[in-house]
Amino acid sequence: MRGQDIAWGIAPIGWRNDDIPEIGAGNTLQHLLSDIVVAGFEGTEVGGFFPEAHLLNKELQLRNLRIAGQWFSSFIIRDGLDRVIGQFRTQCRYLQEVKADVIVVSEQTGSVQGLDRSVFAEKPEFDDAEWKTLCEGLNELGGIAGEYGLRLVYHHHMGTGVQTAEEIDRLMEGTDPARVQLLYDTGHIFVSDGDCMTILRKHIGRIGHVHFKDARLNVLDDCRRNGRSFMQSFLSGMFTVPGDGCIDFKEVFDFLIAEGYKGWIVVEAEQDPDVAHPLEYALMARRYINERLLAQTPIQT
Ligand SMILES: O=C1C[C@@H](O)[C@H](O)[C@@H](O)C1=O
Ligand SMILES: [Co+2]
Repeated sequence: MRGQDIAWGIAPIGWRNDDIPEIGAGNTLQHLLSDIVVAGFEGTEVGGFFPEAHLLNKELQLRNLRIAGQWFSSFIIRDGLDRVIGQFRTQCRYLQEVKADVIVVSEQTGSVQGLDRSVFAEKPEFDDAEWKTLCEGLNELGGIAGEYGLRLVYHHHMGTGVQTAEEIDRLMEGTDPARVQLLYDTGHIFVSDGDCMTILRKHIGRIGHVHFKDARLNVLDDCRRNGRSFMQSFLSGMFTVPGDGCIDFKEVFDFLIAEGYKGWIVVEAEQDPDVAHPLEYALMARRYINERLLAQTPIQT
């Protein structure tokens, strides 16, 4: 069957958002996990509101769900690796207990991701020494992740020092493929560079995890024109689930399958849950995956 080596997940970010804890605060863990089952996904990623490992495992087992991984904000350049390692090990231990596959790392030194500043114009740029510190630090963290049976996947992200295709190239060149893989996020690279395929083609051998995030072009253009922050942008509806925006996921998915990608593809669409009903959008995403991406024969419209 086409796509048999893919595990489909959906991230909690449509229900609750770690960047703005007050939105969707009424959505409990049990509610989220049950919605994920209803929508037909196999797993999710850990959100900031998730409980201790044994409590989470109980809820997962009851629903036959799995954990793909969890985000880790690193400050290797700002704080130095020694200060990062302690928190990193704590998170790896937790992820090992919940039987995750990856730890998702994003360097947040100088990031405007959570600030009220234009995400389109005010991203940080690392100098040569900072790149060296970052790449060496990530190699170390990748080795540590391996001790816990995890793979380190690096998340390129809007408003950070590793955002553009050029910056992703530099990160890939500077890190050890045995220790650092790439998390390919369609939404972030599309918003940054207006194209999803270049980094996919170039780094397919390094991709260890995938986020499927779609973008609404009219909203994106408006956010860019008005110099919106990252949070203002997603609250305005810049992102949505695959099939509801302008990204051609068929081309992306066909390439991943043709190149033998195996692993998680996690639908990740941050929107305001009071505006975009999380279960409705999860169902929409699953329908699109089944009918447009996994179907062998083209669907007539
Ligand atoms: O993977 C992600 C995790 C979020 O915290 C982040 O802000 C989001 O945009 C994303 O892609
Ligand atoms: Co992502």
